[in-house]
Amino acid sequence: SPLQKRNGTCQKTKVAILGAGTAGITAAQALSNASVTDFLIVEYNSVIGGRVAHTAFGAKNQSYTVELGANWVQGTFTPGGPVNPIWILAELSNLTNTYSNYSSIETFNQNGAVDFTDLIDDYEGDPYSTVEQDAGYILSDNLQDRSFRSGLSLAGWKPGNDMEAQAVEWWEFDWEYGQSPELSSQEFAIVNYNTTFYQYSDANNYVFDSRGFNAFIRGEASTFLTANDPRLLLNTIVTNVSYSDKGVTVYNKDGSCVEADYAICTFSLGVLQNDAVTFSPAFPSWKQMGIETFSMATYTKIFLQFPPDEVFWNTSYQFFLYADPNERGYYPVWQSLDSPGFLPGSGIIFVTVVQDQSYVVENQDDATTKAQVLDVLRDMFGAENVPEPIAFMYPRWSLEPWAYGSYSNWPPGTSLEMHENLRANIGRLYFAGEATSTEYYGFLHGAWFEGQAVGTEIADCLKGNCTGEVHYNVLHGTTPPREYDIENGWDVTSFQTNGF
Ligand SMILES: Cc1cc2nc3c(=O)[nH]c(=O)nc-3n(C[C@H](O)[C@H](O)[C@H](O)COP(=O)(O)OP(=O)(O)OC[C@H]3O[C@@H](n4cnc5c(N)ncnc54)[C@H](O)[C@@H]3O)c2cc1C
Repeated sequence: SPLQKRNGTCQKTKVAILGAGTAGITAAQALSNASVTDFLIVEYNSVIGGRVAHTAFGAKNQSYTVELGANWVQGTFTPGGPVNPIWILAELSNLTNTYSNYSSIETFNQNGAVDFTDLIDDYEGDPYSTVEQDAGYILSDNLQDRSFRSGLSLAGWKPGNDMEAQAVEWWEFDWEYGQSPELSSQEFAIVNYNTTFYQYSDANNYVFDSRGFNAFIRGEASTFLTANDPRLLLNTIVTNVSYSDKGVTVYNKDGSCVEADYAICTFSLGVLQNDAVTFSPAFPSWKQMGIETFSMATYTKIFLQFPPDEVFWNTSYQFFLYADPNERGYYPVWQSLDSPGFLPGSGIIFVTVVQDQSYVVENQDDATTKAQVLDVLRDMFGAENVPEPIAFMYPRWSLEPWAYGSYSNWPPGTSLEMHENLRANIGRLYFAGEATSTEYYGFLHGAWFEGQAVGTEIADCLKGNCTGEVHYNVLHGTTPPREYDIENGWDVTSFQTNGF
């Protein structure tokens, strides 16, 4: 076979790390810390960072660095409490950032500014705390999980066709999870929120550094990789991974290959779901089920720059929430970068869509999207006030062959055991990344913790202490509370009050 033919020329290493995003670089660091220096990192792109990616944006001589992917350190620290590892790295790299003030928000419908911020208070009051409490019972009493939508309805939050309430719900939920309450687990959405924001703090700090947010990953890498380190293979696209109990061989598009004792696959859930890389042998059914059960959300930021002297929004606000009369989630959340503490004078504002609207936007051309967002802005701020933008741009995450989406989410009714099947190793092939994080899925710190854990585990394996990770051939509908342990990726209790 062609695979065997190339076999003779493979580069040999102890550990092949597939992907140089947060999880891959952190796994390499964990190996280095354990004195394992014989590894190779294989990366599709020409730079490290993965889904922490930036670009220059703006008209000639008015260009700024904007983040296409991750933008916030979410949950920073509470004095005396645990510190988010991403916050530590952001501080080490001196990343420029500002606290996002979610109360700094002005609300709009198709007729312009109209104050419906009271609905935000309504959502955050009784309904949300009931959903939270019920999620706790689902977990501790081993009950069946359900959709976040059912949880909200049971708690009395029923926006129905009140489009302003729908917009508020989108701001509270979809904007974070990248998917609707219908598509999300009540139990694990609450776990995900609590372990981040109640453990560290409720702060979201927005990073807008001219070097790019991924300077923190480059900073981390520089502690164990030299400039042009031969162990980092950039611009190298993995096409096949052949694995067994004895080792792993990685085949690349350029015909090169890597033969390793162990491999750590950090490809996104989207990459795994889209069969962008083939695995030999095909995954056992427990693993394939784990991969297909979880979902990959898409989150698209659409950037506009206006002539700085013609900025028409009130720059004392950070956020503008738009309730479209017909379509929930239609260009709903706008963020001003031309605001104090961010990039005053930049003329930049951006709007976010997720999921179905992301698919539409990412499949249509820039001109169509630009016309749509300008229509919305003109409804919000008055047609006469909104000039033509001088720059316009957005990434297309659902179409990126090295990501196929933005970050993972848990659908209703799945279980910790099912997630463990997504997470667990098969023979000498291990998995790490945002999606394998049980509690911090979707977050940078989730990717960091998973990289750290698997790197450490493989270093132990190389020293002869190999236990492997559990998986479940037979799944039970729910997961008994006693299994919420480190073996199943459960590091901290989700019942916390630290950050508040
Ligand atoms: C739009 C957006 C907004 C986000 N906002 C936030 C936020 O504000 N805060 C937050 O904490 N998190 C946020 N996230 C999530 C965060 O970016 C991810 O959790 C994290 O970056 C994932 O890291 P990872 O190492 O698991 O995966 P990745 O960063 O995807 O790393 C995997 C690497 O594998 C490489 N790869 C893929 N396929 C191949 C192949 N065939 N061959 C070789 N290499 C390959 C990729 O190029 C990539 O570098 C956001 C993500 C997106 C996309």
